[in-house]
Amino acid sequence: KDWISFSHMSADRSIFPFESWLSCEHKALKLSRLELNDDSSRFPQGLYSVRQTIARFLSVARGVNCFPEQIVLGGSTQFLFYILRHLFGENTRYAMENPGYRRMYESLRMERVRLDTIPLDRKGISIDVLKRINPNVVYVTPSHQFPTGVVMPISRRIQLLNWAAETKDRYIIEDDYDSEFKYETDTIPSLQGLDSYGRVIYFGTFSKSLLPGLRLSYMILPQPLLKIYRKRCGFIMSTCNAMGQLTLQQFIDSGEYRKHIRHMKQVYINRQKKLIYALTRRFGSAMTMHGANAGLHFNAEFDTTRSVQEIAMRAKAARLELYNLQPYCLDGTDLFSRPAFILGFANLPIEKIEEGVERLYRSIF
Ligand SMILES: Cc1ncc(COP(=O)(O)O)c(CN[C@H](CF)CCC(=O)O)c1O
Repeated sequence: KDWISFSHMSADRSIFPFESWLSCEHKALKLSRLELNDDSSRFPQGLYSVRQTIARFLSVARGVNCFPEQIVLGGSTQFLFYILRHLFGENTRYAMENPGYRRMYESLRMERVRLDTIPLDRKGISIDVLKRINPNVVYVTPSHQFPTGVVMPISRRIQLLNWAAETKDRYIIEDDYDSEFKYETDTIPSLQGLDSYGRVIYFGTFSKSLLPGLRLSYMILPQPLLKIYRKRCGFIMSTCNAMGQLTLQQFIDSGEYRKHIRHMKQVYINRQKKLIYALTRRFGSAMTMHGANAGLHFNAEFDTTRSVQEIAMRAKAARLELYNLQPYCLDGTDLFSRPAFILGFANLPIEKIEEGVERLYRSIF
């Protein structure tokens, strides 16, 4: 029998519009030979015309307000973070959500900076603990907290912005990953769009809404940090290839991107509904779900005597790709009282939902 995947890490190839991507690539090759060939293709921040397109798109889709000059394109979110880190002083103190994005946590640890983790409550990062720890820079994922899926309400966003504005050298890194997919709540404006003190550094990526392999991520620097960036990092050449940038630009400017997002949302809302229905019918009250009102995954905790390790082993034996939440509990804390798993549906065809839920059930009970 073939594998069934609850992975949160992949996008669904079957609905990616390869044909229109290909025609955008042809157009880019035909129209942008100049950009591809001369020095501008290696500019540290990425091609200007591509940054204009992204800035325009973000202002409509996320209420982000920025000039193209503030955007820095990069080959991965982590790489951009390494750059950002060098804009701050040596003894800057960092903090991030826990459970949280382990790759960011490891990136920070590798830089040997002062790093604290901050627990979540049902509105997202805990403001009380944030005030007690009092870092300079805090990393949050407000659109769809990674990995718990909490959507940070507007009230908590305002509290966070007020905290940052209280004193100088305080910044918020807003990782707006997964923000394209909102289901119940309509799109809440980004922190960056609400920020009137220039304290939010906005991170975005095309890994979820397009293809992880495109390796095109970006950060938006507030003016004061942009000046420091140009002084300290202006010599670092761009790390994302111009061909990918120019194809993306065609894809967005032609309206194909907006069409693709709309189509993905319909497909995913439908899949998520069917998956939740099948899970609820099979597990009933033995399962508690969290974070299902946005994004391409949610979490579920199960009332079972089996250990996470045992369940993971059985799932593998049943050819079920399943990730549990322990790796995202940073600082070695185990924040889940019962076995908790990420249930991603970006790569779970409708016709495999029943069988997938059945394999999950047999792995857990
Ligand atoms: C919170 C968060 N912010 C950004 C990215 C995007 O990074 P990049 O492709 O380099 O732009 C991810 C990517 N998440 C991966 C797939 F979902 C890996 C998940 C895992 O590490 O478990 C992410 O979780």
